Amino acid sequence: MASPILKPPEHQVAGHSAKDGKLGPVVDGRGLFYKPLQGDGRGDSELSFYAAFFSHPAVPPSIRSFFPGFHGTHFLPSSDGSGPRPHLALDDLLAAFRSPSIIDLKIGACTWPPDSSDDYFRKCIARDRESASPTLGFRVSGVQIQNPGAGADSFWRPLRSRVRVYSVEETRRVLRQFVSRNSPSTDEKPDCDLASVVYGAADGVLAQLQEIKAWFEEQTIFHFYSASILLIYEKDAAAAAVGRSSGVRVKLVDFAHVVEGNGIIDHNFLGGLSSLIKLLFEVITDPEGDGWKSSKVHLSCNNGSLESNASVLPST
Ligand SMILES: Nc1ncnc2c1ncn2[C@@H]1O[C@H](COP(=O)(O)OP(=O)(O)OP(=O)(O)O)[C@@H](O)[C@H]1O
Ligand SMILES: O=P(O)(O)O[C@@H]1[C@H](O)[C@H](O)[C@@H](OP(=O)(O)O)[C@H](OP(=O)(O)O)[C@H]1O
Repeated sequence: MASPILKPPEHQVAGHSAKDGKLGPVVDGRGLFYKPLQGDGRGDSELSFYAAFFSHPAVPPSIRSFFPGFHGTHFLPSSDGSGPRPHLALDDLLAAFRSPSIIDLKIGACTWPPDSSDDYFRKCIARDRESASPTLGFRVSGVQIQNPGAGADSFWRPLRSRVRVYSVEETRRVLRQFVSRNSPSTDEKPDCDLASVVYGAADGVLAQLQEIKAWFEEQTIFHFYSASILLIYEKDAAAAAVGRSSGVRVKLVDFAHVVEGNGIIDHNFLGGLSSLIKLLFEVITDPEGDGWKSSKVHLSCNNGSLESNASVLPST
Protein backbone atom coordinates (compact mmCIF):
# COMPACT_ATOMS: atom_id res chain seq x y z
CA MET A 1 0.00 0.00 0.00
CA ALA A 2 1.31 3.48 -0.87
CA SER A 3 2.45 5.66 2.04
CA PRO A 4 -0.26 8.07 3.13
CA ILE A 5 0.16 11.77 2.37
CA LEU A 6 0.55 13.66 5.63
CA LYS A 7 -1.01 17.10 5.85
CA PRO A 8 -2.08 19.63 8.49
CA PRO A 9 -5.53 18.88 9.91
CA GLU A 10 -8.29 20.84 8.22
CA HIS A 11 -10.23 21.43 11.42
CA GLN A 12 -7.68 22.22 14.13
CA VAL A 13 -8.98 24.99 16.42
CA ALA A 14 -6.15 25.52 18.95
CA GLY A 15 -2.56 24.62 19.81
CA HIS A 16 0.54 24.50 17.66
CA SER A 17 -0.21 24.37 13.96
CA ALA A 18 1.76 22.74 11.13
CA LYS A 19 0.67 25.48 8.75
CA ASP A 20 3.15 28.09 7.44
CA GLY A 21 6.19 25.84 7.92
CA LYS A 22 5.79 25.56 11.71
CA LEU A 23 5.96 22.47 13.89
CA GLY A 24 2.53 20.97 14.44
CA PRO A 25 0.35 17.92 14.04
CA VAL A 26 -0.42 16.20 10.75
CA VAL A 27 -3.12 13.73 9.72
CA ASP A 28 -2.88 10.80 7.31
CA GLY A 29 -6.45 10.89 5.99
CA ARG A 30 -6.84 7.28 7.17
CA GLY A 31 -7.88 8.02 10.73
CA LEU A 32 -4.64 8.94 12.49
CA PHE A 33 -3.55 12.27 13.96
CA TYR A 34 0.21 12.57 14.52
CA LYS A 35 1.28 15.04 17.21
CA PRO A 36 5.03 15.84 17.19
CA LEU A 37 6.78 15.42 20.52
CA GLN A 38 7.54 18.96 21.65
CA GLY A 39 10.83 19.82 23.32
CA ASP A 40 11.33 20.98 26.95
CA GLY A 41 10.12 17.60 28.19
CA ARG A 42 6.55 18.37 27.16
CA GLY A 43 6.45 15.69 24.46
CA ASP A 44 8.02 13.05 26.71
CA SER A 45 5.59 13.97 29.45
CA GLU A 46 2.57 13.57 27.15
CA LEU A 47 3.93 10.25 25.86
CA SER A 48 4.37 9.00 29.45
CA PHE A 49 0.82 9.99 30.22
CA TYR A 50 -0.67 8.08 27.27
CA ALA A 51 1.38 4.98 28.12
CA ALA A 52 0.38 5.12 31.82
CA PHE A 53 -3.27 5.95 31.17
CA PHE A 54 -3.95 3.18 28.66
CA SER A 55 -2.16 0.54 30.74
CA HIS A 56 -3.61 1.52 34.12
CA PRO A 57 -5.89 -1.24 35.37
CA ALA A 58 -8.01 1.18 37.44
CA VAL A 59 -9.11 3.28 34.44
CA PRO A 60 -12.51 1.96 33.28
CA PRO A 61 -12.95 1.27 29.53
CA SER A 62 -15.90 3.69 29.46
CA ILE A 63 -13.53 6.49 30.58
CA ARG A 64 -10.83 5.49 28.08
CA SER A 65 -13.36 6.10 25.32
CA PHE A 66 -13.28 9.83 26.16
CA PHE A 67 -9.60 9.97 25.18
CA PRO A 68 -8.09 9.61 21.69
CA GLY A 69 -6.94 6.05 21.06
CA PHE A 70 -3.13 5.84 21.36
CA HIS A 71 -1.12 3.90 18.77
CA GLY A 72 2.45 4.42 19.99
CA THR A 73 5.04 6.75 18.48
CA HIS A 74 6.06 7.00 14.83
CA PHE A 75 9.18 8.63 13.39
CA LEU A 76 7.87 11.05 10.76
CA PRO A 77 9.20 14.10 8.93
CA SER A 78 8.59 17.26 11.00
CA SER A 79 6.20 19.74 9.44
CA ASP A 80 8.73 22.56 9.96
CA GLY A 81 11.35 20.78 7.85
CA SER A 82 13.64 20.07 10.80
CA GLY A 83 13.87 16.37 9.94
CA PRO A 84 12.34 13.21 11.35
CA ARG A 85 11.14 13.24 14.93
CA PRO A 86 8.85 11.05 17.04
CA HIS A 87 5.14 11.78 16.81
CA LEU A 88 2.36 10.47 19.03
CA ALA A 89 0.00 8.44 16.83
CA LEU A 90 -3.53 9.19 18.02
CA ASP A 91 -7.02 8.60 16.69
CA ASP A 92 -8.01 11.48 14.45
CA LEU A 93 -11.08 12.66 16.35
CA LEU A 94 -12.36 14.56 13.32
CA ALA A 95 -11.93 11.77 10.77
CA ALA A 96 -15.63 10.95 10.63
CA PHE A 97 -16.83 14.56 10.31
CA ARG A 98 -17.34 16.62 7.17
CA SER A 99 -18.43 20.00 8.58
CA PRO A 100 -17.74 19.83 12.30
CA SER A 101 -18.43 22.57 14.79
CA ILE A 102 -15.67 22.33 17.44
CA ILE A 103 -14.80 24.11 20.65
CA ASP A 104 -11.61 23.58 22.69
CA LEU A 105 -12.07 24.36 26.40
CA LYS A 106 -8.94 24.46 28.56
CA ILE A 107 -10.02 23.18 31.96
CA GLY A 108 -8.81 24.42 35.34
CA ALA A 109 -8.51 27.79 37.05
CA CYS A 110 -4.85 26.95 37.40
CA THR A 111 -2.94 25.83 34.29
CA TRP A 112 0.48 25.07 35.75
CA PRO A 113 1.34 21.98 37.77
CA PRO A 114 2.88 22.22 41.24
CA ASP A 115 6.68 22.36 41.08
CA SER A 116 6.65 24.34 37.81
CA SER A 117 9.63 26.64 37.30
CA ASP A 118 9.18 30.31 38.16
CA ASP A 119 9.39 31.21 34.47
CA TYR A 120 6.67 28.77 33.54
CA PHE A 121 4.47 29.88 36.44
CA ARG A 122 4.83 33.52 35.34
CA LYS A 123 4.02 32.67 31.71
CA CYS A 124 0.90 30.73 32.70
CA ILE A 125 -0.46 33.16 35.26
CA ALA A 126 -0.03 36.07 32.86
CA ARG A 127 -2.12 34.23 30.25
CA ASP A 128 -4.64 33.00 32.78
CA ARG A 129 -5.24 36.50 34.15
CA GLU A 130 -6.09 37.79 30.69
CA SER A 131 -8.69 35.07 30.36
CA ALA A 132 -11.83 33.78 32.08
CA SER A 133 -9.88 30.86 33.64
CA PRO A 134 -9.53 32.30 37.17
CA THR A 135 -13.20 33.22 37.30
CA LEU A 136 -14.86 30.32 35.51
CA GLY A 137 -12.29 27.58 36.03
CA PHE A 138 -11.97 27.11 32.27
CA ARG A 139 -11.44 29.15 29.12
CA VAL A 140 -12.05 28.83 25.42
CA SER A 141 -8.82 28.04 23.56
CA GLY A 142 -10.29 27.89 20.08
CA VAL A 143 -13.58 27.47 18.26
CA GLN A 144 -15.06 26.96 14.82
CA ILE A 145 -18.78 27.00 14.19
CA GLN A 146 -20.35 25.90 10.94
CA ASN A 147 -22.19 28.83 9.42
CA PRO A 148 -25.35 27.27 7.96
CA GLY A 149 -26.43 30.29 5.93
CA ALA A 150 -23.13 30.31 4.05
CA GLY A 151 -22.93 26.61 3.06
CA ALA A 152 -21.79 23.35 4.63
CA ASP A 153 -18.08 24.14 4.35
CA SER A 154 -18.28 27.67 5.67
CA PHE A 155 -17.12 28.23 9.23
CA TRP A 156 -16.93 31.08 11.69
CA ARG A 157 -13.46 31.01 13.23
CA PRO A 158 -12.78 33.92 15.55
CA LEU A 159 -9.10 34.83 15.94
CA ARG A 160 -7.38 32.76 18.61
CA SER A 161 -5.76 35.87 20.02
CA ARG A 162 -9.29 37.16 20.73
CA VAL A 163 -10.74 33.88 21.93
CA ARG A 164 -8.10 33.29 24.60
CA VAL A 165 -8.95 36.64 26.24
CA TYR A 166 -12.72 36.13 26.12
CA SER A 167 -14.43 37.58 29.17
CA VAL A 168 -17.00 35.64 31.17
CA GLU A 169 -19.77 37.24 29.12
CA GLU A 170 -18.05 36.40 25.84
CA THR A 171 -17.54 32.83 27.03
CA ARG A 172 -21.24 32.53 27.88
CA ARG A 173 -22.10 33.93 24.48
CA VAL A 174 -19.90 31.57 22.49
CA LEU A 175 -21.34 28.57 24.35
CA ARG A 176 -24.73 29.76 23.06
CA GLN A 177 -23.48 30.53 19.55
CA PHE A 178 -22.01 27.03 19.44
CA VAL A 179 -25.50 25.48 19.53
CA SER A 180 -27.37 28.08 17.47
CA ARG A 181 -28.64 27.89 13.93
CA ASN A 182 -28.44 31.58 13.21
CA SER A 183 -25.18 33.01 11.96
CA PRO A 184 -22.46 33.32 14.61
CA SER A 185 -20.72 36.04 12.64
CA THR A 186 -23.41 38.67 13.18
CA ASP A 187 -24.62 40.55 16.25
CA GLU A 188 -27.85 38.56 16.23
CA LYS A 189 -28.80 37.01 19.55
CA PRO A 190 -27.89 33.29 19.45
CA ASP A 191 -31.11 31.28 18.98
CA CYS A 192 -29.81 28.22 20.92
CA ASP A 193 -32.03 26.04 18.66
CA LEU A 194 -29.74 23.01 18.91
CA ALA A 195 -29.02 23.29 22.66
CA SER A 196 -31.55 20.67 23.75
CA VAL A 197 -30.03 18.11 21.37
CA VAL A 198 -26.32 18.97 21.48
CA TYR A 199 -26.07 19.80 25.17
CA GLY A 200 -29.21 18.11 26.53
CA ALA A 201 -29.83 14.83 24.65
CA ALA A 202 -29.50 11.53 26.49
CA ASP A 203 -26.19 11.01 24.66
CA GLY A 204 -25.36 14.73 24.43
CA VAL A 205 -22.59 16.87 25.89
CA LEU A 206 -23.99 17.17 29.42
CA ALA A 207 -24.62 13.45 29.79
CA GLN A 208 -21.05 12.72 28.67
CA LEU A 209 -19.57 15.43 30.90
CA GLN A 210 -21.48 14.03 33.88
CA GLU A 211 -19.90 10.63 33.22
CA ILE A 212 -16.45 12.21 33.10
CA LYS A 213 -17.23 14.20 36.26
CA ALA A 214 -18.29 11.06 38.13
CA TRP A 215 -14.85 9.61 37.40
CA PHE A 216 -13.08 12.79 38.49
CA GLU A 217 -15.00 12.70 41.76
CA GLU A 218 -13.24 9.41 42.52
CA GLN A 219 -10.02 9.15 40.59
CA THR A 220 -6.81 10.19 42.35
CA ILE A 221 -4.34 8.73 39.83
CA PHE A 222 -3.75 11.78 37.62
CA HIS A 223 -3.99 15.57 37.90
CA PHE A 224 -4.76 17.16 34.53
CA TYR A 225 -3.25 20.66 34.32
CA SER A 226 -3.89 22.59 31.12
CA ALA A 227 -5.75 19.75 29.42
CA SER A 228 -8.68 20.51 27.13
CA ILE A 229 -12.15 19.17 26.55
CA LEU A 230 -13.17 19.16 22.90
CA LEU A 231 -16.85 19.31 21.97
CA ILE A 232 -17.49 18.19 18.41
CA TYR A 233 -20.72 17.86 16.47
CA GLU A 234 -22.25 18.30 13.05
CA LYS A 235 -25.18 20.73 12.74
CA ASP A 236 -27.07 18.73 10.10
CA ALA A 237 -26.86 15.55 12.14
CA ALA A 238 -27.95 17.33 15.32
CA ALA A 239 -30.87 19.01 13.55
CA ALA A 240 -32.07 15.60 12.28
CA ALA A 241 -31.44 13.80 15.55
CA VAL A 242 -34.94 13.80 17.04
CA GLY A 243 -35.23 10.40 18.74
CA ARG A 244 -31.85 9.30 17.37
CA SER A 245 -28.25 9.66 18.39
CA SER A 246 -27.08 13.27 18.44
CA GLY A 247 -23.65 12.18 17.19
CA VAL A 248 -22.02 14.61 19.64
CA ARG A 249 -18.50 13.78 20.79
CA VAL A 250 -16.80 14.89 23.99
CA LYS A 251 -13.05 14.18 24.13
CA LEU A 252 -10.13 15.10 26.34
CA VAL A 253 -6.83 16.16 24.71
CA ASP A 254 -3.49 17.79 25.54
CA PHE A 255 -1.72 15.98 28.35
CA ALA A 256 1.74 17.58 28.42
CA HIS A 257 1.15 18.81 31.97
CA VAL A 258 -0.52 15.83 33.61
CA VAL A 259 1.11 14.82 36.90
CA GLU A 260 0.58 12.01 39.39
CA GLY A 261 -2.42 12.45 41.66
CA ASN A 262 -0.82 10.76 44.69
CA GLY A 263 -4.16 9.77 46.16
CA ILE A 264 -5.63 13.30 46.00
CA ILE A 265 -8.70 14.39 44.06
CA ASP A 266 -7.96 16.71 41.08
CA HIS A 267 -9.92 19.64 42.52
CA ASN A 268 -8.61 22.02 39.86
CA PHE A 269 -9.98 20.00 36.94
CA LEU A 270 -13.12 18.99 38.81
CA GLY A 271 -13.90 22.61 39.67
CA GLY A 272 -13.54 23.74 36.06
CA LEU A 273 -15.59 20.84 34.80
CA SER A 274 -18.38 21.54 37.31
CA SER A 275 -18.42 25.18 36.28
CA LEU A 276 -18.62 24.23 32.58
CA ILE A 277 -21.50 21.84 33.28
CA LYS A 278 -23.34 24.59 35.13
CA LEU A 279 -22.94 27.05 32.26
CA LEU A 280 -24.07 24.54 29.64
CA PHE A 281 -27.05 23.55 31.77
CA GLU A 282 -27.94 27.23 31.93
CA VAL A 283 -28.01 27.43 28.12
CA ILE A 284 -30.77 24.81 28.13
CA THR A 285 -32.77 26.07 31.10
CA ASP A 286 -32.40 29.77 30.32
CA PRO A 287 -32.07 30.05 26.53
CA GLU A 288 -32.80 33.76 26.70
CA GLY A 289 -29.77 34.20 28.93
CA ASP A 290 -31.50 36.45 31.45
CA GLY A 291 -30.95 34.59 34.72
CA TRP A 292 -27.52 35.86 35.64
CA LYS A 293 -26.39 37.71 38.69
CA SER A 294 -23.20 39.17 39.92
CA SER A 295 -21.23 37.18 42.47
CA LYS A 296 -17.76 37.05 43.86
CA VAL A 297 -15.73 33.97 43.15
CA HIS A 298 -12.52 33.03 44.86
CA LEU A 299 -10.50 30.16 43.41
CA SER A 300 -7.37 28.95 45.08
CA CYS A 301 -4.46 27.92 42.93
CA ASN A 302 -0.89 26.59 43.11
CA ASN A 303 1.42 29.40 44.24
CA GLY A 304 -1.36 31.88 44.94
CA SER A 305 -4.98 32.76 44.70
CA LEU A 306 -7.18 34.70 42.36
CA GLU A 307 -10.25 36.73 43.09
CA SER A 308 -12.84 38.30 40.86
CA ASN A 309 -15.90 40.48 41.20
CA ALA A 310 -17.08 39.84 37.68
CA SER A 311 -20.56 38.71 36.81
CA VAL A 312 -19.97 35.00 36.65
CA LEU A 313 -22.25 32.20 37.61
CA PRO A 314 -25.87 31.72 36.70
CA SER A 315 -28.34 32.17 39.53
CA THR A 316 -29.84 28.91 40.68
N1 LIG B 1 -6.54 13.42 18.39
C1 LIG B 1 -6.95 14.51 17.74
N2 LIG B 1 -7.69 14.42 16.61
C2 LIG B 1 -8.09 15.52 15.95
N3 LIG B 1 -7.80 16.77 16.33
C3 LIG B 1 -7.07 16.93 17.45
C4 LIG B 1 -6.61 15.82 18.21
N4 LIG B 1 -5.91 16.29 19.27
C5 LIG B 1 -5.92 17.62 19.16
N5 LIG B 1 -6.62 18.01 18.07
C6 LIG B 1 -6.78 19.39 17.58
O1 LIG B 1 -5.59 20.08 17.83
C7 LIG B 1 -5.81 21.16 18.75
C8 LIG B 1 -4.63 21.30 19.67
O2 LIG B 1 -4.40 20.09 20.35
P1 LIG B 1 -3.42 20.04 21.59
O3 LIG B 1 -3.97 20.92 22.64
O4 LIG B 1 -3.17 18.62 21.92
O5 LIG B 1 -2.09 20.70 20.96
P2 LIG B 1 -0.94 21.58 21.64
O6 LIG B 1 -0.13 22.09 20.53
O7 LIG B 1 -0.29 20.78 22.71
O8 LIG B 1 -1.76 22.75 22.31
P3 LIG B 1 -1.24 23.89 23.34
O9 LIG B 1 -0.34 24.78 22.58
O10 LIG B 1 -2.54 24.55 23.76
O11 LIG B 1 -0.57 23.15 24.47
C9 LIG B 1 -7.14 20.86 19.42
O12 LIG B 1 -7.81 22.05 19.78
C10 LIG B 1 -7.89 20.15 18.30
O13 LIG B 1 -8.44 21.10 17.40
O1 LIG C 1 -3.71 29.23 24.35
P1 LIG C 1 -2.74 29.64 23.28
O2 LIG C 1 -2.86 31.05 22.90
O3 LIG C 1 -2.73 28.70 22.11
O4 LIG C 1 -1.29 29.54 23.96
C1 LIG C 1 -0.61 28.34 24.14
C2 LIG C 1 -1.18 27.64 25.36
O5 LIG C 1 -1.10 28.49 26.49
C3 LIG C 1 -0.41 26.37 25.64
O6 LIG C 1 -0.93 25.77 26.82
C4 LIG C 1 1.08 26.66 25.77
O7 LIG C 1 1.78 25.45 25.85
P2 LIG C 1 2.18 24.83 27.25
O8 LIG C 1 0.89 24.57 27.97
O9 LIG C 1 2.89 23.56 26.92
O10 LIG C 1 3.03 25.82 27.96
C5 LIG C 1 1.62 27.39 24.56
O11 LIG C 1 2.94 27.75 24.85
P3 LIG C 1 4.19 27.67 23.80
O12 LIG C 1 3.84 28.63 22.71
O13 LIG C 1 5.36 28.03 24.62
O14 LIG C 1 4.24 26.26 23.34
C6 LIG C 1 0.86 28.65 24.27
O15 LIG C 1 1.32 29.25 23.08
